[in-house]
This record gives sequence, C-alpha cells and structure tokens, in this order.
Amino acid sequence: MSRKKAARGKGGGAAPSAALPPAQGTGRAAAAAPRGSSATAPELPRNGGAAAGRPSLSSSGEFYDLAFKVMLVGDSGVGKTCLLVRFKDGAFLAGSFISTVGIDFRNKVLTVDGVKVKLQIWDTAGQERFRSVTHAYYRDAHALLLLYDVTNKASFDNIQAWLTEIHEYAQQDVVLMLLGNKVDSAQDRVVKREDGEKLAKEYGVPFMETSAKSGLNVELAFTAIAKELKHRSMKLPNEPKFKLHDYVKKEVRGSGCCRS
Ligand SMILES: Nc1nc2c(ncn2[C@@H]2O[C@H](COP(=O)(O)OP(=O)(O)OP(=O)(O)O)[C@@H](O)[C@H]2O)c(=O)[nH]1
Ligand SMILES: [Mg+2]
Repeated sequence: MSRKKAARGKGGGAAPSAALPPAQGTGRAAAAAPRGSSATAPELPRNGGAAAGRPSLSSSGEFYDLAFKVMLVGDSGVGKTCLLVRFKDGAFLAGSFISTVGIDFRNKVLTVDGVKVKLQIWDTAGQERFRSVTHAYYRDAHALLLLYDVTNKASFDNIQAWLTEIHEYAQQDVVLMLLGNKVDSAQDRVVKREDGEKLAKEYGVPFMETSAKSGLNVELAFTAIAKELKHRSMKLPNEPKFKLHDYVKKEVRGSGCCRS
C-alpha cells in the first residue's frame, strides 16, 4: 500500500450531522451526495490494500496496514451514532436525540493479530428522507452493521426491509452483522434476544446484543468485523481459518454481565 494520507471528508453540502462531536478524521460528506458518487473519503480496494505490504498513514497520523469501509445502517433512533461514538471515543452521547443528517464518517485504527487495520466507519442517517444518499455508499462497503433497537418493535420488524435493500445495493461479499442495541434498557425491552437470534440464523449472519450506553459488546462488534476482513484479505499460509460466527459466539457477553 503506497504511503498516503487518507483524504479528509470535505465540508460543504447540507448542514453536517450535529450528532457527532467534531473530531480528527471526521468526514463530513455532503449530505446530498450526487447519486452514485463515491464517498468523499478515499476509495478503498476490496482487499483492504493487502497487496502493497507497506503501512500507510491515516489522517490522524496513525500507521495502518489495511483499510476497510464499514457502514452503520438501521432505522432512525436505533443508536448508530451512539455506537460509533462509544467505539471511537469510549463515551456515550447522552442528552437529547440529534438525528444524523445525510452521512458522516469516523476513522479508527485497531490492531488485529499484530496487523493494523483502519476502519473507516460511515454513520448513515436512518431517516427515510436520506435513504437515497445511503444507497450511494453501499457499493464499496466492505462490512455493514445492521442495527435495531430492542426497545422498539418497529425497528426490528424493519430489519427484513433493510436486508432487502442491502441485497440490492451492497456487494455480494459484504460482511454483515445484526446488532440488537440498547440492551441496557431491560425494563423497556420489547424484542426478545431469541427473536434476534432466530432472524440472524434465518439469514446466516452473526448476531449480538449491544449497548452504546454501557459499552456492552461494542468493541467486540467492530473487532469481529476487522478480524473477518483481515483474514479474508491476508490469507497467511499457516494461519488457522477464522470463523466469524464461532468467534462471536465465543466472545459475546450477555446483557446480564459486566461491560464489554
Ligand atoms: N439506553 C440507551 N439509549 C441509547 C443507546 N444508544 C442510543 N441511545 C439513545 O437513543 C437515541 C438515538 O441514538 P442515535 O445514536 O442518535 O440514533 P441513530 O441511529 O444514529 O439515529 P439517526 O441518526 O436518526 O439514524 C439517543 O437519545 C441516544 O441517547 C443505548 O445503547 N442505550
Ligand atoms: Mg445518527
């Protein structure tokens, strides 16, 4: 991978989403990106750039060996922005709900089995009116985290429609994971864990329940994705096969226990 600085997202376009605090490497892609345009972040090769074998420099000045694009999708209000802020900054965006406008991205470099993997994480707006913007970004996503809110039945019922949309717009080989968020709100839960597990099994996707508020399983969700993508792109000869489903089953924490 040639030594390059990941381009910053350009400003401009509609008002940037108010939900993400200004931060290093925040890409503020124009909310109404022209149909079919690629993101304002650099295009990332399908294999994450494994071929070059030399580290690159991310916009936050961190070296990385591989880079992948991950998208957060799901109904408005399920917790996509909060999950990203929890993962990136280790904080919970409490207070009033500020809906994402258009799309935003944050970068985070994590180390997976000694390899530095940069995740360029796209936080999409769940509101229907931004759906056409989101469609333009599916094309080069390497992985998708599909969220519903365990306290909101409609967000779970809409998962089928999200899966149809993903099937239509995303690549065949996209890595997909289903997340039931807000599991800390036990008293308000209306979607049982078994319902999520059953749906995930039906579609053959890994599943876990998370909480952006407590942090439960948030690190695990992104680490599992990074491991899967790294193993796909760097098939080292004597490396044991990585099985995403098995890894998630082994590592996932129940909502009854401590933080992730
Ligand atoms: N209890 C609890 N509340 C959460 C959690 N995650 C998000 N919330 C709250 O749910 C509301 C919506 O969260 P967001 O992250 O903004 O939702 P979103 O999916 O980004 O919504 P859009 O940007 O409109 O698509 C906010 O008031 C958050 O505080 C969680 O894990 N637990
Ligand atoms: Mg949001």
